Amino acid sequence: MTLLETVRGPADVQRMNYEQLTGLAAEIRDFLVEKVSQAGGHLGPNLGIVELTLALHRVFDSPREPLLFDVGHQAYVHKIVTGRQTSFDGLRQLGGLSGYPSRAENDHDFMENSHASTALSYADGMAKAFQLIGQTRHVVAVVGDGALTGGMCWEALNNIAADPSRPVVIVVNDNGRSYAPTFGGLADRLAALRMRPGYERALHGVRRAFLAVPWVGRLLYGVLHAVKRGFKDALSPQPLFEDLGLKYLGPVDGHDLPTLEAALRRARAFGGPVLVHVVTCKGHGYGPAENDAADRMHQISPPAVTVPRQAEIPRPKWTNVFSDELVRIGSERDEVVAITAAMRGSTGLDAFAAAYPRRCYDVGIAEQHAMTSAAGMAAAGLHPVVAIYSTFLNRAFDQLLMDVALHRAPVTVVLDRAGVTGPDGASHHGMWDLALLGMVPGIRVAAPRDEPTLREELREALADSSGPTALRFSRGTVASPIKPLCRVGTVDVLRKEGQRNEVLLVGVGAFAELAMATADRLADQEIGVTVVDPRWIFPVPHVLAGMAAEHDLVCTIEDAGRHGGFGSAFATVLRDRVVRSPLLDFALPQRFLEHGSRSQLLTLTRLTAQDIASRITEKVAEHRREAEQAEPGLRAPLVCTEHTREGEVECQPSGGPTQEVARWT
Ligand SMILES: Cc1ncc(C[n+]2csc(CCOP(=O)(O)OP(=O)(O)O)c2C)c(N)n1
Ligand SMILES: CC(=O)[C@@H](O)[C@H](O)COP(=O)(O)O
Ligand SMILES: [Mg+2]
Repeated sequence: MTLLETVRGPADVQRMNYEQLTGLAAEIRDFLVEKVSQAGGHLGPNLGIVELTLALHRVFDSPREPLLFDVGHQAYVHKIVTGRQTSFDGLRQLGGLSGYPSRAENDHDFMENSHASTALSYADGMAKAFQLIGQTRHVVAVVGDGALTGGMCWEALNNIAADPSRPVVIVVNDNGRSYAPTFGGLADRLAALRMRPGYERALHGVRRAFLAVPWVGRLLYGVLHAVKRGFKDALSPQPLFEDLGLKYLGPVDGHDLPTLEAALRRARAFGGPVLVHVVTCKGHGYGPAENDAADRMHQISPPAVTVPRQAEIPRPKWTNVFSDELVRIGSERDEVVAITAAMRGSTGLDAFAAAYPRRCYDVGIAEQHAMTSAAGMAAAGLHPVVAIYSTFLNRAFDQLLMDVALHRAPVTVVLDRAGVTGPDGASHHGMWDLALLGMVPGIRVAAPRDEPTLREELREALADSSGPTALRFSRGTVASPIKPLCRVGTVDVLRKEGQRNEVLLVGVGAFAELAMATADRLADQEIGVTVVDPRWIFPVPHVLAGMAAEHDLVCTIEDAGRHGGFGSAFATVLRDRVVRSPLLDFALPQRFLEHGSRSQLLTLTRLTAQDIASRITEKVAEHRREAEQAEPGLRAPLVCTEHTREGEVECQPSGGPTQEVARWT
């Protein structure tokens, strides 16, 4: 039986000696490489935190003393130690082990949110609660050097340092990297401290030597301890944290178990807020990860499942199309600059940075700062592109609203990973951006459906200097290109057939492809269907209301949360204009969606051509029955309201929908 197989919980790790622990660490690394290479996931971060996680579970009494992992992508070893190693074959798969802590999985897990820089605030809150209810319990927060560049961390540190009686143990897991090397002055300071990992080892060795001397040893050590300050300052000046009122321990070699454990025991014994600066190597112990210059195998994909298909033209990723077009635009316009929040590679800015190194800014994991800094750049004459994942827009909403939009700053926000992302689960699906963007006065939002429209709409956004613009697109490969029949205003008509205008299908972004597949099924049932792609979805194009007035039923399909999505915005427009065609809005249910593959989750949420078509068919049949019984009446008058940046402006009726139809058929 291997050492790993004997691990059912922290107690098994606590019983081991250092020789066994060294063997266990090696087995865990082999296990991680095997399982994560198969399932996909965060290999580098977890290879780097093996010894630290073992030491944490030996020194602290989890779950009574909670261990919190910032972001949580580095909690695989924690999951192994807490009895879940047999579940790793289902890692990040639907119904399988989450790639982040999960309270449903285990009592040792607390924080499920994978948005960075939250663990210290969580720890502060728990520590205050324990203090209030009179429980002396340590709270341990493991925060990476990247997460430490997030503003919330410093808000939390300010609070944690405020009360010397609360035993919060902050473990900075400093591997010098986010994806790429961590950016900023703080990172540079940590790097300077990191250069001295010998301090704790030297201290640990000196202490052991003195305490080994009978009688006088302890006395002598006490004397040395009194002069340690000078000794320590000489080796590793750490005013960075001690000036905040935090006890600083370190830097400690995060792969040297005995030293690491000794430092953590000192931290535990301290009894107040203490920061342990642990130096680790992302990808430690696995050559391909250690030598991966890009991101130390921060995250790897599962092996591609090759399904034999007729020769399909390989299509690029949305991110790569964005990257390519931005570089082209950058060559034409010097004032276009780009900002990333520590994700330059995965948001497609590497090529732009290579081409224009002085025009690409990494701000660390600091989306709020990115947005307001962009507003500053715009105020000084630049046109910044803020490239972030859709789900992380949540972080920067107030900055977008009040620092960008209030000033009508020409900032373009490019939201990658919009809609269902998949294996990263609830806090990574990009399902809130439309509800947020729909609230921002004066912003124009585009949702490209394919490569040509992404290139076109990115150019249109960057050409607009009258206010903020945003683009959103999915994770993964671009949808198949769909050539429009015609363009009415900014709206592309993709399909129009059938004698009667029974159904208007509005496909948002990549879901234009899904709308076309749905139309195929409706046409098979001789239902007259028109498919359109709004392209610019906010403000809702006014021509869509004219089209809606001409159809018996209006349907919107979007890869976004239903609440506040495009469908609900369009329903408001139809109400304003007294267009009585009923509207069905197909969108993601407003709940936290689990992890799984994108296609599995779209099936689970019934966002498939089959599900949508069958729901529409029911509604059309219902409408036909009602129409047969109803008196032939006039269609409701169309009241035109132009939705512009200034808000809603009444405009002259365009002679009613008939002319509109004539114009756009
Ligand atoms: C608010 C937010 N922005 C971006 C991300 C994407 N992200 C996930 S992990 C990571 C890097 C984390 O670096 P660090 O905290 O140093 O942890 P390490 O991977 O080095 O262990 C980033 C940027 C995120 N999870 N949350
Ligand atoms: C934790 C982390 O790194 C996430 O930001 C996520 O894993 C990104 O995944 P993708 O870049 O594959 O969408
Ligand atoms: Mg790091």
